[in-house]
Amino acid sequence: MSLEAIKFDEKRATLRILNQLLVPYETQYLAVDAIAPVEGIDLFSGYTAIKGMYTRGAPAIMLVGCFSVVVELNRVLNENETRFGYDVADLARFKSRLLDRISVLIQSRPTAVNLLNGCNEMRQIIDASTSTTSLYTDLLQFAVKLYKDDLKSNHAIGANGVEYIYSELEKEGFTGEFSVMTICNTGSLATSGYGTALGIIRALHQEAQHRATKMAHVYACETRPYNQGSRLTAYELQYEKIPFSLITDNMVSFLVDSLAKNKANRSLPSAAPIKFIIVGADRIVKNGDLANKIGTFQLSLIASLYPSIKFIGAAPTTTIDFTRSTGDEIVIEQRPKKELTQIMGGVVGPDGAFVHGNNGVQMQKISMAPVGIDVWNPSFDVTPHDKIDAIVTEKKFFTKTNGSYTFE
Ligand SMILES: CSC[C@H]1O[C@H](OP(=O)(O)O)[C@H](O)[C@@H]1O
Repeated sequence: MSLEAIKFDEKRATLRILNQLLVPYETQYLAVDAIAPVEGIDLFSGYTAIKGMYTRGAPAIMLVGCFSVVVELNRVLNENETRFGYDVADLARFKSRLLDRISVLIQSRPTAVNLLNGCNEMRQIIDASTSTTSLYTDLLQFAVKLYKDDLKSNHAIGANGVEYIYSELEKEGFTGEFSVMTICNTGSLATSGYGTALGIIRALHQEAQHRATKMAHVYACETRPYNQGSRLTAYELQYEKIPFSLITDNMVSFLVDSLAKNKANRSLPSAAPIKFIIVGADRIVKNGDLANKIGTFQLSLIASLYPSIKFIGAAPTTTIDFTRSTGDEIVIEQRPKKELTQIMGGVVGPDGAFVHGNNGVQMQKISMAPVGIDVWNPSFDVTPHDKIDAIVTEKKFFTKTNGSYTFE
């Protein structure tokens, strides 16, 4: 069974999300009660879950956002919640309040486009609805389908990624064992399950059972400043028993070079050279420029220096933004300074094991920098399409024709 970040109960229309701020120290699920905060009411909303990084990963953000719409509507329409400011007696006013709430939700994480794409489809359903009952039922069905489709997409991305990778290996005449590298977390926790870039890695691991040419090792970048690589990807890879090593983001060139030159004196975890760098995406625009977690762009630059390494972006088509032409048009989210200067983790005892308190592993926040300093903290960067060898979606793997990507 793979890890579940999102638990939606279709019958009761309730949503619980894994608190990813506590992973891997603790497994805590939080109930989401509404779309966005409402003044004077103590509730945990989809907006807060997304903005506060309790839920992260572009597809997971979309799903939690869309489910939170259904949860709020269920509370208003079926449980007589009156404090959310809806006029249930007037359809036009009801719709207008709902659209306002969705507009707030969309602001929670600006770079990832999946939530916007999902909300735009919800807006169309709302526009077309002729009663609050049909509006609710249609949005519920839509959100459930979105979740199921995302899971199917991830498995298809895995299969299409494997197809691309083996076609490249065959073209090159490469045989034997190889390694791959990834950044951030793009697995079960960032999606409905299975994952995008990490889905391809999962599929490669399965493929390794019956192939002589196979993935032998994964290098996971820790992904500063928020460490989704060391906290989440390392957790998923360990859980799935996929051989891997964690590296810091600034070890990449030395590692790639050491493996390419087979430097036996560098205590390398595996002799298998890196053949593929596989990353997720938060937004891919029409020309193939790809926004992903900060640090992705430099991986593509390093890959471009080694003809034997292919750089792959993996994402469902819900991550494609057909309204923007180039990466220059992507808004890059700036995150709070404290995400770079402070870190929270589990307390470790003298024996190297986590110290447990009454509520699981004891957690502590520490500062790693002087207090009050200036910080630049863009959460994402943009990798230009010319540095990307393939973009894998659930439909197929796309490669460039005359230097350009065409998705439609
Ligand atoms: C399949 S997840 C896509 C994407 O989400 C991550 O961002 P964040 O952890 O800030 O939500 C990361 O950039 C992943 O590649």
